[in-house]
Amino acid sequence: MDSITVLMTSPMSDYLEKQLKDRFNLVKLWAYSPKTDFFKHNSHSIRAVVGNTKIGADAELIDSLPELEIVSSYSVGLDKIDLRKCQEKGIRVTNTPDVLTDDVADVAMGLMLAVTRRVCECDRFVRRGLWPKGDFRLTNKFSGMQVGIVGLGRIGSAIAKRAEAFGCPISYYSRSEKPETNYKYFSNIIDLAVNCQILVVACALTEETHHIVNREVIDALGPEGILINIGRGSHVDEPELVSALLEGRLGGAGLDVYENEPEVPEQLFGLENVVLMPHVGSDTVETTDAMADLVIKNLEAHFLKKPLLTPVV
Ligand SMILES: O=CC(=O)O
Repeated sequence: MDSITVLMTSPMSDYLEKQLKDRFNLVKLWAYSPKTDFFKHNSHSIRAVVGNTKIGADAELIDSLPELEIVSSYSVGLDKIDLRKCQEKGIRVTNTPDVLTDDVADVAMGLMLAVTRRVCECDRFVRRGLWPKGDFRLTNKFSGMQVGIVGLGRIGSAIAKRAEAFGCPISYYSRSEKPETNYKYFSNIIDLAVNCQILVVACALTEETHHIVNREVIDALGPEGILINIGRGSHVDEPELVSALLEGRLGGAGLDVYENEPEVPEQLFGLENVVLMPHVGSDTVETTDAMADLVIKNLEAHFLKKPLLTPVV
């Protein structure tokens, strides 16, 4: 397949890059500056795009690649791909579901424990040599806390299963009730926020879920409530989140994602009730290799005219 040109939109994993290079004619978008040079030399040869959570395939990129057949995303989230345009143009789209579910759910649990038990603050306390001057203050018990999940898909369900093992009553909000679970369903996110202590955002980012956590939801969660976001930054109205935390209208937050990554609102840096991670939910050696393998298998299947493993479009 080395006559097939594949475009990688940004650096992802060395392993993926090597696997792509071994099989295809690999072109790296970030190697070209200015980008016009790239389009001048390559636009008519590219048949596949490998994008990720930073740069996917927007309308402009898709329109500039007349021979594009497939977008194989190195992510489960599809918010950086213009799916409608792909559909219109008959361009196939794949993503990397399932292989990253455990890691992302593990990070959600880590954030819940870190915020309630103040793990990062405790670590800073010890490193600063403060312990000999007095014990750390009391924290809050996580086991048994009411956990509300926004989006009970693969990742939301994996979080629910883990939190259940901590004795946490689980409730959820999603577009429709899931008859296969006994978790309490709320058809309205405000009601979910009123009825839980920790609200976890685990749904896909779409036009409908953009800023699904707004001021009303944050106020419903309240000054004792905790927000965990392992979805996308734009699920949350970030300035509202920041002001709620600064004003004490929200009890705490554990965030792996932000509205303008890699920018993180600096006002959060001084808050001890906030735990910040740099969008690393699926970033383990094991999982990133599995994601890369899935990207490759989807591309190979497409060019061998076999069924795609994880088709979206
Ligand atoms: O955020 C990670 C992903 O969408 O895979």
